[in-house]
Amino acid sequence: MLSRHFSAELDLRITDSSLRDGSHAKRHQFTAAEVAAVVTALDAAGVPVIEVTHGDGLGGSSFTYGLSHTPEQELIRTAVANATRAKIAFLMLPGVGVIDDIRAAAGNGATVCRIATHCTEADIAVQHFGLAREIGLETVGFLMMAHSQPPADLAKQARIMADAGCQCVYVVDSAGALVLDQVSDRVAALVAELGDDAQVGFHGHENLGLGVANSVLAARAGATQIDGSTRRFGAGAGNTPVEAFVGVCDKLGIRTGVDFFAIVDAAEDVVRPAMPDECKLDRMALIMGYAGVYSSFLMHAFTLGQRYGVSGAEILVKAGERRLVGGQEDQLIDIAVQLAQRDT
Ligand SMILES: CC[C@H](O)CC(=O)C(=O)O
Ligand SMILES: [Mn+2]
Repeated sequence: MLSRHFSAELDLRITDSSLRDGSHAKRHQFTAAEVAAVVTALDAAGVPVIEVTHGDGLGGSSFTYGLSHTPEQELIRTAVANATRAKIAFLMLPGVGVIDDIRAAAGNGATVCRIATHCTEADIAVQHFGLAREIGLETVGFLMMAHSQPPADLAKQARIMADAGCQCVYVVDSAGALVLDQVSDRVAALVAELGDDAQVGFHGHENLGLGVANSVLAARAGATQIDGSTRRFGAGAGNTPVEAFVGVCDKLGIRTGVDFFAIVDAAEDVVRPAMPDECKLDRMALIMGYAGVYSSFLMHAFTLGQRYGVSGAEILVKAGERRLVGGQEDQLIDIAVQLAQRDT
């Protein structure tokens, strides 16, 4: 079992998600050469865990979520081949990917298995944690859209994951909607519930500009694993920028093991060239944070807005009103059609 605290040398462990959450912003078009370059730079900077998968996890390459340029198992193999000390992680959403995808990722050398569910549905991940532990993988659980449930309810879901073999349960602010104390309250509730049974993590998005501040508060509330993406390369306005978070942690005396100057160079010289654009805190991203909308809906809403001649921002507002969760991407089409009909 992982102890609740990380190690004598580190106060917390950073996982870089730019090669998975950033896949949304890149419409899943990563090449093996880009993955090799990014992994090499992050690994050299001391990032301890690097996540590589289609944005929607294993099996995500599809018409619904967006077809990948390169098969994700090939990207995982490439990442493993280029990491000298970083662990390679993968994400999977039960139902999007299947159990055999986990076996394949493990066979390709990934060692951290992250299973994501909507934050009221932890029970659908039970067999996945069981298998992952059985085949020797480290396990992480993602409770997505964590802003939508109160701390006590999230803690009960975290207990389901931990009892199934999950070694670290994340509060996942998929919409970038959580504000300061709302992060601390949720992380503290999970820490109190899980005790020494599992660690607690936090995954932030920048849609209200709070990724770094929220992550510091998560750490202060007892989270020992924190996600970020170098250069904020993630869905919506992106994730907590790893380089800024590392700098802030240095100043606060929180030990991450990542070299600030090396990660700043990696952000500018290696990650930015792999990005189609900066991840911006613009109208659509802000609406997602404000209205509590899943960050990975951004590109879908943008494309549908153009296709149906309606406002992508309005699609997102309606998605917030419907309280849509991940996996309900097809309802964005329904919203776009309704808006187009209203406007004719
Ligand atoms: C589609 C999975 C999703 O992007 C996971 C995640 O990073 C989040 O919920 O923020
Ligand atoms: Mn995310």
